[in-house]
Amino acid sequence: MALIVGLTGGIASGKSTVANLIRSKGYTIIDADVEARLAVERGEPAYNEIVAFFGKEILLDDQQINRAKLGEIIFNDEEKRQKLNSIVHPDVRRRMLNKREEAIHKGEKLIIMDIPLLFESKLTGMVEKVLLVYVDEQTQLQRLMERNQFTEEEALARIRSQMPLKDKVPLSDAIINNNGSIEETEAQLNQILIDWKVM
Ligand SMILES: CC(C)(COP(=O)(O)OP(=O)(O)OC[C@H]1O[C@@H](n2cnc3c(N)ncnc32)[C@H](O)[C@@H]1O)[C@@H](O)C(=O)NCCC(=O)NCCS
Ligand SMILES: Nc1ncnc2c1ncn2[C@@H]1O[C@H](COP(=O)(O)OP(=O)(O)OP(=O)(O)O)[C@@H](O)[C@H]1O
Repeated sequence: MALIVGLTGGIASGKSTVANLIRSKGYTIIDADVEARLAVERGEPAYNEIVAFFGKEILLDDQQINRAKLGEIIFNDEEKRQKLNSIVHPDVRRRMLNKREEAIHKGEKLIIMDIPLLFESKLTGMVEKVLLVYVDEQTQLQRLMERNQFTEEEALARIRSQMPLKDKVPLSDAIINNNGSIEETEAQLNQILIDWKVM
């Protein structure tokens, strides 16, 4: 029997960092950001809906979606963000469920579903346990600004479009505090996997 874990957190809290640690131990990761990217490729139904709603201005010369431009729009306009969510999320949900089925059929022992908006999009029914990657607000802001070369304002717009990380703490089964070093994060991860009897 597979244990299906939802890995979540906030933007730049360290989900990918933890996912990479888990991957290096040989476990399967299903990544909602990857599926969301595939869902909006040229020729996909969501692509056409996005262009119809947001206009050709959000396309690059090669007709792919200009993600930086679309991000700039939706993280500064709640209504437009909800609209984009309503176009993309049903497809992402379907893709995630398909990937989960594939992994279950392969007989995997541990299946990690990396879903940034697990709570916001009410997807907790897809998983058995929730593992939260937590950082304090200041660390989140600093790491996001550094990683994406965002101004403070750009970073805050993205952070504020999500449920505050501290509100996700009481809803989670296990929490990794990622304010410290990667080594400290890996030690916490190992202990959780031991507690859950998958390592
Ligand atoms: C707006 C888009 C084009 C920006 O693309 P970009 O390459 O800059 O960012 P990327 O997709 O890697 O997302 C980075 C992070 O932003 C956060 N984020 C993305 N979309 C949203 C959203 N709709 N609401 C809140 N936070 C979001 C997540 O924490 C995510 O991990 C893209 O994020 C998108 O299509 N979003 C809608 C789909 C979605 O909700 N994806 C998130 C997981 S399903
Ligand atoms: N413990 C740590 N110490 C120092 N830097 C870290 C640590 N954990 C993560 N980082 C850095 O912080 C940034 C955010 O981490 P990461 O990309 O793993 O977050 P994420 O939650 O997957 O983000 P997103 O959902 O926005 O893609 C990255 O630049 C990463 O290298």
